[in-house]
Order: sequence, then C-alpha cells, then structure tokens
Amino acid sequence: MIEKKSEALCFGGRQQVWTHKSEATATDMTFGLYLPPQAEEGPVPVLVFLSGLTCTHENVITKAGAQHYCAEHGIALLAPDTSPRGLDLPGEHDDYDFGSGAGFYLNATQEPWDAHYHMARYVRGELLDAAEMAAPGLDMDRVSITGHSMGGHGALTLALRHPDRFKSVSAFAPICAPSEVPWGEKAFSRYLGEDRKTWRRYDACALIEDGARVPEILVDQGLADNFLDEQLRPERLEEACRDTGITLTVRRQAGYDHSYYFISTFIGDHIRWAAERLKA
Ligand SMILES: N[C@@H](CCC(=O)N[C@@H](CS)C(=O)NCC(=O)O)C(=O)O
Repeated sequence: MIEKKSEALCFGGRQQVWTHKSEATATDMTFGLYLPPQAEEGPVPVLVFLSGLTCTHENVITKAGAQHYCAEHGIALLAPDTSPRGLDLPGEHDDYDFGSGAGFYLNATQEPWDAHYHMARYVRGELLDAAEMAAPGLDMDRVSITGHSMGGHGALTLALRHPDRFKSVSAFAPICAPSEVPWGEKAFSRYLGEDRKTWRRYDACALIEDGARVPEILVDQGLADNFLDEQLRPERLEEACRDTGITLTVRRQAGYDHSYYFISTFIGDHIRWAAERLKA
C-alpha cells in the first residue's frame, strides 16, 4: 500500500511526498519524488539522493534547489528518509549520529537494530519498487545515485555493491572511509558488532580495496567543511582508487562548508553528470 501525502507544482513538474509500508524496516517509510514535466510524455530516468545525518526526505527537496535542474534534464529525483521512523528502541533518539536520522544505509545485524535498520536493502529494493508504483512512468532501467555526507557514503557503497543497478554515482562531502572515523566507528560497532571484517562491505574504500569497481565517481568537497579532516577524508578515497581503473574526480571547493548552501551550489553539476550517463 502506498499513499500520496502531498503534491505541488514545481518548475512545471510535480514535487510529491509518498508514504508506504516497508518490509525491510518493518515500519512506514516516507520519500520525496520529483517528477519533471517530461514524465507526462514518457518514461524518465531516476536519480536517488541519499541525505545525511539528522535529515528526513524533506531536506533535499526543500533546500537543494534540485527541481530546476531535474526539469531541465528530464530526470526524476527520489529522496528517501535516512532511517526507520516511529519506533522507540533503547537509545534510538539520544544522539544525532546514531539511530533515528542516522541509518547509515546498511543492514544491521545486532539487536535490537536488526529488526528494523535495513536501509541498504530498503533503498536498493522497496524504495525503487514503491517509486515505480507511485509513478509508473519512471524508467527503472536507468537509475543513478548520489548523496551527501552519510548519504554520500550510502551512494558510494550501494553503487560499488550494485554496479549493474546504478548507472552512475556521485557524492557531496561523503564519509569516504567510515570504518576509520568516529561517525562510522560508532554506528558500525552498534549496528554491525565489533568484528571489523563485517564493516568492509559498508566502507567505500574497503570495498574498492576488496575489488569492487565502478567506472567513475564524482565528488564535491567544501574546504571549509568542519567535518572534513575528522570524518570525511576524501584523500582516503583517492588512495583507494589509485591504479584501480576507477576514474575519480574530487573537486575541492574553497570556502564552502557542509551545508545545503554548498549542495545547492553544485547540485546542478551532479544532476547534469548523472543525466549524461543515464542518457548515454
Ligand atoms: N551536529 C550537526 C551535524 C548534522 C549535520 O551537519 N547534518 C548534515 C548532514 S551530515 C545535514 O544535512 N543537516 C541538515 C540540514 O542542513 O538541513 C547537527 O546536528 O546539525
């Protein structure tokens, strides 16, 4: 069952919000879906945007200014939530970087998180199925992925793990090596347990070191981002990609911070980059 919660006209297209029941999370899930004007005429490709810590489906659809570029290129934007909602697991709402708003796009194996926190499975499967149900005009053979911070980590790891599913991947200020930084160590040890070997499939650098490949990656990173050195570490991704055949472009943007002001400045480039690959 899927229910439309809202719809508004935006740059000639439709910005919608939908809610549906998810088996992966065993909760209701909400997502934003922007249908560009071209969706009235025929199937359009889809760009998934995964948001960062503390976000819901709403941040990117209200703050990134993406709809203008999606309308220009005839691309739908699919924006899921960042965690299951409506639960009250022990400690779930205590910290901004763990639990609600911080699902880390993985499949938890540790109690009590393993009953609900399956955001990797959700994004890869049910989210795409629900979007297709919401808008049968979407071309689900042409799907790309991008994201911000924790969502950049999600985009990189999902694309590396499912290179046939996603036609391209890019990221804004991604957590490049979560196993090696405080945000990732905290989340992974609680969701996945203390055995660090199990963390590797949710760490972009480890996945590449273990042989996962995508043809190319675009990253934008603000140099005035407070989280750059402690949490994000784009230089680790550059190291991991060296001599692998992956064409990595990291654009270091002087003066930009971690916020949606940074994202809205460069979102047009990421949508165009995805459009070129979705339409190739
Ligand atoms: N300590 C910060 C960290 C959270 C943060 O910066 N979140 C980023 C993603 S990692 C974000 O997109 N926040 C929501 C927004 O700016 O709209 C806070 O709680 O606001």
